Amino acid sequence: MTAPCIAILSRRPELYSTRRLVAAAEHLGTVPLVLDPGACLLALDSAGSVLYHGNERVPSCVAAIPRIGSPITRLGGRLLRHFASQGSYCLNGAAALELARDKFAALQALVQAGVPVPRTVYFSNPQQREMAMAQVGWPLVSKLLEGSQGVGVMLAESAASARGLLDTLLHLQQEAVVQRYLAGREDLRVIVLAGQILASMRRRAPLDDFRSNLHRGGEATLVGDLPAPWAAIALRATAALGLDFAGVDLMADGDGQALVLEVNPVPSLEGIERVSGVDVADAIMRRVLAAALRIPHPSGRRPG
Ligand SMILES: Nc1ncnc2c1ncn2[C@@H]1O[C@H](COP(=O)(O)OP(=O)(O)OP(=O)(O)O)[C@@H](O)[C@H]1O
Repeated sequence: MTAPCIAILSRRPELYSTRRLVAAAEHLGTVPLVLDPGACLLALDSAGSVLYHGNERVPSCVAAIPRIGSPITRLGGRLLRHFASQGSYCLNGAAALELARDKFAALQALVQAGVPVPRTVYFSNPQQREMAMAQVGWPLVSKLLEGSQGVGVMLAESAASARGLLDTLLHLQQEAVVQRYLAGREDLRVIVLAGQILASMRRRAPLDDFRSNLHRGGEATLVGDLPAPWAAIALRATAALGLDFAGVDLMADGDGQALVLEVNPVPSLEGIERVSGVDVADAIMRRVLAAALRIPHPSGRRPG
């Protein structure tokens, strides 16, 4: 019997998370195929679709794991739809990935599911700038809808700086949201896999920034005991977006209650594995294999 292939959609095989997933896949006796989405060609007709990577036809894969950045979310979605049409299990399907990547649409889905989030305002008309600012108060955080790793997340401490910031964004026709600022300078990143909490860490912003992302110099420490209400909210948020795997970012409001800032559909494995000691890559691969082998394949056979 040939070993099953697992597609890992990643632009950069040298990245920590990609390397760890490749090693975990090999360890479990599967064949990882790292596919650069930028080198993929999809051909379809009424009979179905075929995927090429460079000049090579991609063989059937039992599963696909997206490790794609925000700027290529749509491309990643097309690839995931191809894999799903082939009967492959996708760790986060196309629709869930696209929803999670649109920050405001994701907040709308969270609110719909009863998940607490900070007060957030979306607007596009410059004449509503003062109204938007008044809705969230001071200081305020402004976010680009499709930023990541803290890029595009800005703090305005006065009305004057908020006006300048928002006028610039609207002038550049960048979609943005403003959000109530949560004091505390630290958040929790909770990793959820298949409806369970796998690991969590506390991230503290450096002294010269309010953002706690590790890429912005945030410092990560182990969370001893994740409070039960925080864990429940992380699980509910992940389910609300239809994700199987996610990094949920939570911050406390003034009363210490958890609010969901964001649900990241492609969280980095690097900080969380180092801080928690949990082998996240191995857990992902085991989950992927278990789920993939349960999907009945259209031909009656597992692809191999
Ligand atoms: N409303 C807020 N109040 C206070 N700090 C905030 C707020 N929103 C975001 N931050 C800080 O900025 C960081 C980045 O914000 P956010 O997670 O929304 O952006 P991102 O660029 O999508 O990050 P990621 O790469 O984690 O997805 C947060 O981890 C948090 O430290």
